[in-house]
Parts: sequence; structure tokens; C-alpha cells
Amino acid sequence: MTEQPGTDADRAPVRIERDGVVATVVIDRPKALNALSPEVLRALADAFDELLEEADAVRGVIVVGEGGRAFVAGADIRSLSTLTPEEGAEASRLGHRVASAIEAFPAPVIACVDGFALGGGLELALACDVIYATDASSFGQPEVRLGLIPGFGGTVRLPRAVGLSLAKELIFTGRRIDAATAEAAGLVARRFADREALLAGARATIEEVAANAWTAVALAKRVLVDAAGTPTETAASLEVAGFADAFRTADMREGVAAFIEKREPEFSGR
Ligand SMILES: CCCCCCCCCCCCC[C@H](O)CC(=O)SCCNC(=O)CCNC(=O)[C@H](O)C(C)(C)COP(=O)(O)OP(=O)(O)OC[C@H]1O[C@@H](n2cnc3c(N)ncnc32)[C@H](O)[C@@H]1OP(=O)(O)O
Repeated sequence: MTEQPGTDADRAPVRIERDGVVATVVIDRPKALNALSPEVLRALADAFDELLEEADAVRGVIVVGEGGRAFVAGADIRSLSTLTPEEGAEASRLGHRVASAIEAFPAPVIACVDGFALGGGLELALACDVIYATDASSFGQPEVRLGLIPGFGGTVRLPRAVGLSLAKELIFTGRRIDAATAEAAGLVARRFADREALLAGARATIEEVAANAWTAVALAKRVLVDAAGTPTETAASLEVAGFADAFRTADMREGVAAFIEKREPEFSGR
């Protein structure tokens, strides 16, 4: 799909901003409320592939929508209207590829929601590790109002985030919930008064994580992602393997030694 002139045509749909150990992935289609076109999805997948090449220097990623009105207002409905069922399946697979790239990234990815997070937008946020939001934000899976169902992981991750009962209510009604309700439901980890506080809070969290053994943080994320939704026995065996892997790191030896010697650890990332 090509952007209409005078809309977002003159800008890349996604950009990466680097500042120290923090990388920020900005979805930049504000005139379409950052709707997910195929170009946006491919650019998101490329962005995380690019960040993976620098993973030894990036301790956390912020994902945010440009414009202050929306994180992402869903899949691009104009694009969806042109699809055959097979193209729809391909679009859904493209969305799942982006979600997998986010879940595979070896550091925390924080969705900073400022405005609407709807449909594929909420699903993108759910693929991230943590969701932070401004008070004015809202969340929903309105696909059924378009004759669709969630196609970017919403039927998988929303029940995990808020429980099956509320997930079914949101998916069946297409209703939007505000940030306070989303926080109370466990969908949003922290709320902030405005965009500036939101981004500052996400940065502070990443810097706090960066002070830890990021080998352990990466291991914990891998276990949490791989174990999600699996039977308890499977999840437990994944944790056992991850715990054993931690003993193979220099960081574990350094962390333990630093505690015993009553000094600050100096983690190497090995
Ligand atoms: C091969 C082709 C592939 C095509 C798709 C590729 C991506 C696929 C991704 C994987 C699968 C995703 C599966 C997902 O589960 C499906 C969905 O997400 S379906 C869409 C769900 N979202 C919605 O239904 C929300 C739609 N928007 C609204 O309800 C309202 O815009 C709003 C958010 C409540 C805000 O309302 P207002 O404040 O009144 O603002 P406007 O409505 O005037 O919007 C401003 C402007 O933005 C345009 N716009 C908003 N949302 C979208 C959108 N989702 N797609 C396209 N454009 C959108 C709106 O049209 C306005 O533009 P203008 O008319 O001014 O040009």
C-alpha cells in the first residue's frame, strides 16, 4: 500500500533512535494513527533484526507511536479491505513474525502507549515484555466490529495478560478500556500523567535493568517467553534448564563473588 500524498508519505514508517543503552523504535504514521500497513510491519521486523546485531550494547527497547494520539490504532483497514483470505493469512503471519522478533530480543522491550492501542496495536503491545501507558490511553480489540478476529496474537496473549474472562469480553464486545482499567486488569504495568513522564519512566526501568547481569535478564526473558502457555511440567523443565545455563555464565560467578566480598558486581555480559 502506498501512502496518499500529504499524509505520511514523506517519512519512513519506522525509525530507531539510540541513546546509550536504550533504543527507541518509533512507529511514524501519525496521520493514520500509526496503523499497521505491510510496510510498517516489515520495517518493524527489520528494526528488531538491526537491533539484534547490536544486542551487546542495547539493554532495552522502547516501542512508541508518533503523534501523541495513538500508539497504534490497529492494522491498516484500508489495506485489509483489499485482501484475499490467503493474503489475510500472510498478513497475520507477518504480524506474528514481528511478535516473534520482539519476544526473541535478548533484553526487555517496553511498549510505551500514549493514546489508542487497538486491534493489532494492542497485539503489538502484548508482544512486548512490559506495557506502560499514559492516563489518557485506551485499549481494545475491536476486530469483531469489522467482521474480523484478532490476527496478530490477541487470542494468544490477551488471555495470558488479563485472564480468559476479561479477554473474551473485550474480544467479543470490541469495547475499549481506559488506562486505569487496563492497569487494574494487569495489562498495564505502570501509568504516567503524560508522554514525557511515560518515556522517562521506561528509560529509568531499562537503566535499572542494565545495572543487573544482563545475561541473567536475557535468560529470564527466554524462559518466560518459552514457558508462556505451556503445561506446568514443561514450564518447570524450561526453568530448570535456564537456571542451569545461568551457572555457565561468568556473570553468575561475578555476582555471587561480589556479594560475598561485599562489593558492587562488574558484569561482563558473558
Ligand atoms: C497485505 C496487506 C496487509 C494489510 C494489513 C497489514 C497489517 C496486518 C497486521 C497483522 C494482522 C492484524 C490483525 C489485527 O488484529 C486486525 C486489526 O487491527 S483490525 C483494525 C482494528 N482497529 C480499529 O478498528 C480502530 C479503527 N480506528 C478507529 O476506530 C478510530 O480511528 C479511533 C481510533 C477510535 C479514533 O477516532 P477519531 O479520533 O475520530 O479519529 P479518526 O477515526 O478520524 O482517525 C484519524 C485518521 O486515522 C485513520 N485511521 C484510524 N485508524 C485506522 C486504521 N486502523 N487503519 C487505517 N486508518 C486508520 C482514519 O481513517 C483517519 O484518517 P483520515 O480519514 O483523516 O484520512
